Formats: sequence, structure tokens, C-alpha cells
Amino acid sequence: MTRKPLMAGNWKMNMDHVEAAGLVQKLAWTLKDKGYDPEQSEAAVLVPFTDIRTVQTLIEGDRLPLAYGAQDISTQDKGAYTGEVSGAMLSKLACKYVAVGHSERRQYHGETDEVVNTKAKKAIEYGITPIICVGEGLDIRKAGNQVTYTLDQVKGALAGIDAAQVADLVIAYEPVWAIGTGEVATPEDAQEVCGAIRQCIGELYDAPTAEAVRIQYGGSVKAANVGELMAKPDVDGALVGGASLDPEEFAGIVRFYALPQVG
Ligand SMILES: O=C[C@H](O)COP(=O)(O)O
Repeated sequence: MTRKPLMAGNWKMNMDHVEAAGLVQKLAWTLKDKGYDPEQSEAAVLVPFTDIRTVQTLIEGDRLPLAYGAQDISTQDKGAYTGEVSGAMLSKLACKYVAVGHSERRQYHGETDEVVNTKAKKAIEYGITPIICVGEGLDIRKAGNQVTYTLDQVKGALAGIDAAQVADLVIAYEPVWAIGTGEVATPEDAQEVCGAIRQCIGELYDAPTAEAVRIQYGGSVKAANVGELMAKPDVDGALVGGASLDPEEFAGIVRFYALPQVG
């Protein structure tokens, strides 16, 4: 089975809808200029809620080779939940992806594994592919417990989700100490945990499911380091924060397959 790499840019709370239009167009021009081949990798942007309509209009209207999605989804379907955005609303805007359980949501909004699990299920229910974010903090890494900690998050996030659904979703391993710090995990660090996640899914479900699920690495990914990360067998893409706001840089990441070190 060949897994198509997914290079997703998480814009976080950056870019208003006017800036979003400029960034999507610049990214599309840059990708075209560099001869991006969508068969080699899939490119996606996860944008603030207020940008989704603008981004959708550009991508659909100009048939740009980009997928788009959101950074969060409500655990609820509708009703008196001030500030929440539902799966139905995201689905109506044809979002393909939604990030769930990003460490910033876990840290600043107290999202537990149970909440992450509910959000992942809501995304699936509304036909949106969840990108489930997991990963350890520095203290856990220093204690050498990164694999057990991350696998516990994976098991919590996948509870009650069946094999066919797991095969279609995306897991992003993002060690918290590597996010926005410039402190990228070594390719061996990334492979250790991404490989353990795949093995865990094989044990929880079956080998075909483990072979199908896409596992990204995230944390200070740049065009300069993406090649060595992507050379690892269980790294199927990148979840990119800061570098996704720079079209040249993100285009370089999306086109990792053209980098000299990976042939
Ligand atoms: O979602 C993306 C991650 O938080 C990584 O962010 P970063 O590339 O700025 O380190």
C-alpha cells in the first residue's frame, strides 16, 4: 500500500480573511511555478474559521491543487454553545480536514483525550477527516516516556472508532517541545514514535489498517529538514505551523519529494 504524504499547514491564529486570500494565491502560484505534482504529495491548509469561506471560494473557483480545513470542531451538533463551530457547519463549507487535539487546544482549553475522541468522532460523522494530534511534553521526553505517553493519547483518541474509519484518518505526532521552538526532533525521534503508533494501530485493529493510516510529524518542520524526516518509513507527512505562513517555505515542504537528499 502506498500512502500519499499529506503536508498540512496549520495557520493557527494568523491571517485574517483578506490576508488568507493573498497567502492562498501566492502559495498556488509558487507551487505551479515550481512544477508541483499533486500525485506526489497532498497539500492542505488548516485556516481560522473566519477564513474558510474565502479560501474555499479561491480553491474551488480556480481549481487550485490545495485541500483546506479547520483547526477545531465542536463536540456538539447545534444549539446553545456560544463560540462553537459544528461539524455540520464545516461540512457545509466542504472542509476536507480538521485538526483535533492540537497541543495548544489541550494546553489552553483543557481538552482531554475524551474530548479529542468525541471531536474525532464528530468529524467522521460529518465526513471530515480528523487530523488527530498527539505528542509528549519535554518532561515526559526527558524521562524517556514519550512512546507510552503518546500511545495512551492515541488509544484514547481512537476509542470506539472502527478499523475502516481509522484507515482513513490522519494522526499527527507533534512533540510539544518541538513546536514553534526551532527544536526539531531528529528523524530517528520522529520514526521511533511514528513507528510505535503504527504498530499500536496494528495491534488494536489489524495490519491493513496500520498500513493505511497516515502518520505525520509536526514541530519546527522547514524545507531544510523535511527531506530527512520524510525519508523515515513511518512518517507520512508533516503538520507545519510557522513555516506554512511563508509560501516559498511551505511550497518547499510540499515538494519534499523533489529535494536532492530524497532523490
Ligand atoms: O500544528 C503545527 C505545529 O504546532 C507545529 O508548529 P511549528 O511548525 O511552528 O513548530
